[in-house]
Amino acid sequence: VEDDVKKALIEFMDKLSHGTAERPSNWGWNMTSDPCRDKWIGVICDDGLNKVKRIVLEDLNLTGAFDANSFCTVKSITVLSLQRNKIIGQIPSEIENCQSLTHLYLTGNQFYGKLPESLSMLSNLKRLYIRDNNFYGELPNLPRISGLTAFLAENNQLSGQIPPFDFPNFDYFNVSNNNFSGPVPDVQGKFKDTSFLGNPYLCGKSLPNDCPPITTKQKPRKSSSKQILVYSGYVILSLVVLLFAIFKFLIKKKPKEEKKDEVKKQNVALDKNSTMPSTITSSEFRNGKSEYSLTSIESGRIPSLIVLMSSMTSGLTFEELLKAPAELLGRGKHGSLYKVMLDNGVFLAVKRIKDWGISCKDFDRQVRRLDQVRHQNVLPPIAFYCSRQEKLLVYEYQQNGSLFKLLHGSQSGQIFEWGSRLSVAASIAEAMAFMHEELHEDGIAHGNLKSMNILFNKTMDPCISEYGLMVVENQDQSFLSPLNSIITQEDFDGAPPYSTFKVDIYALGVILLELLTGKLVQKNGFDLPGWVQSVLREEWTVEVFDNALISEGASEERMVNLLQVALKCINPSPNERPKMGQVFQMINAIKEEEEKSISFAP
Ligand SMILES: Nc1ncnc2c1ncn2[C@@H]1O[C@H](COP(=O)(O)OP(=O)(O)OP(=O)(O)O)[C@@H](O)[C@H]1O
Repeated sequence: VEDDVKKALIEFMDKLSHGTAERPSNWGWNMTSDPCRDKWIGVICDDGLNKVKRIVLEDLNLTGAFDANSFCTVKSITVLSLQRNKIIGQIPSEIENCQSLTHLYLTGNQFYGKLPESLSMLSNLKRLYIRDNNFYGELPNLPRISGLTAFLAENNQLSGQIPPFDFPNFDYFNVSNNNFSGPVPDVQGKFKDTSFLGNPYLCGKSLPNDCPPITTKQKPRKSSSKQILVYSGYVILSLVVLLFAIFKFLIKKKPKEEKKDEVKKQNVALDKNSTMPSTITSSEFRNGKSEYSLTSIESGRIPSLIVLMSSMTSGLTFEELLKAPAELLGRGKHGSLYKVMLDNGVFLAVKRIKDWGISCKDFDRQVRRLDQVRHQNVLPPIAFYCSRQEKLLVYEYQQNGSLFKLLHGSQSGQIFEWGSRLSVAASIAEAMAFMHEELHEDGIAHGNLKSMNILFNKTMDPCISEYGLMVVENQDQSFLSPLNSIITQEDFDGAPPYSTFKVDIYALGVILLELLTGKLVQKNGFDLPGWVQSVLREEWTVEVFDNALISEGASEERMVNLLQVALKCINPSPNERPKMGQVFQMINAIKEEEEKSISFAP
């Protein structure tokens, strides 16, 4: 076997076994022996012992990364199996150069990230097994590979729609236990629903979720618990509407005199343009148009549902929103959040805001202002609704979870390395600095910044959600939970909403602490900023850092630098805290240092 092939293979093995206990000498894989004649472990050659044909390195406890750059220079290899090791990292995009590969088996490792688009350029690939890893995001255009006959991808976090593979050609296909959404493709009778189970947002005949549109009056069926959950959201929303209808009906029934007084009183208290949705009755149609549809914009009144970004929700009405299947995602201090699926397969996150004493006029003004100030790392509202009893904010549903989930979720073993943490911190700080700058005059801060409100979009970039939901104005300071134990009275000195900008800085400091320590902000009496400060007082700085960061070999100096930024942000005295722009500059400088150190690394 030629020297350059040996060299490439050894480089590939060096990266693969990086961090693994010392390689036994009987493995071979060195320049003084021959891969075929000396039978390197895992190497299978042609009969003439001149060409390496297959690499099968299974169950060897390999803990390094897959160096496709070196590996793919060996053009004779058709099979690569690295199953059941502990290989980490992404599939590099250089995999595209492995044009001879027919079988790629990566099952049972710790690969993560998106499958590179270049994987779909492997035109000779027949079998691709990526089960039991941490891959996420949408699939590349794999159906482009015409000879593909097997795809096993169970137990990852892959999302988006399942593309239309050439199922009749397939022997094996399984994508169960992922986050795929939308309809199950037509498998032409080839595969059972077991190939698709465990994808909560996937819909299809034999799955727990039926696909929309839902036909009118269906016979009552036995509901699965999943369906009960989905429809409970719908029932709750409908109940609110029904209650209001009854309320309205009762008001109409009051004697005229009393009604006049009532109207007078209400005119003082109410926003005169605001209306309340109800089941549509004839009195609620003016000039043949529903007051609750977008067409009412023409009438000059504030319509029920105002769509800001029509590309996603073209023609969406309030009734459609109510009718759509909804799943309750959470009930927070500010209200409830529902995941809603529209007929066109688009998923929305609808926030029903609780107890916000802002008038519809101000709410309208605030949301429209937020819509004008766009930053790529801030999730814009795409529609909103306001009545006296109800305020809704509609966002695009982000399927890749939150920073909170990534740091503390059940997907243990999911790698979130130092470089990525630093980049997330810099992106959030940059976006917050931009928003603070643009919205300072309007007095609109975030008001509820926390790792649960940092969502990952399709490209896994962090996006800040719920910017501007400053329910602080109702003076309910408990909204700061889980920060309330450490926010001082001084935070509320000076007129809100300006103090909220300082609260945002504090909140960003807490997020930095979460990134550095990997610990929850509060749990069973534990409070993160207090704990960090007590450890620092004992001068055990390194003790605060997440073990995963230490074992990864993250730079202690840069972790300490970021910790210092965090401490400045959580200064008990709000006026001593840096401005968001300064916080961004400091974090960015650390990030640049990190990048420089990587590019100069040997
Ligand atoms: N647009 C979205 N897409 C996907 N998930 C979301 C979206 N917005 C929020 N979530 C997630 O839904 C869950 C519930 O969110 P919710 O806003 O109700 O919680 P919360 O922030 O604790 O509430 P509150 O802001 O009222 O205190 C959280 O895990 C959050 O990460």
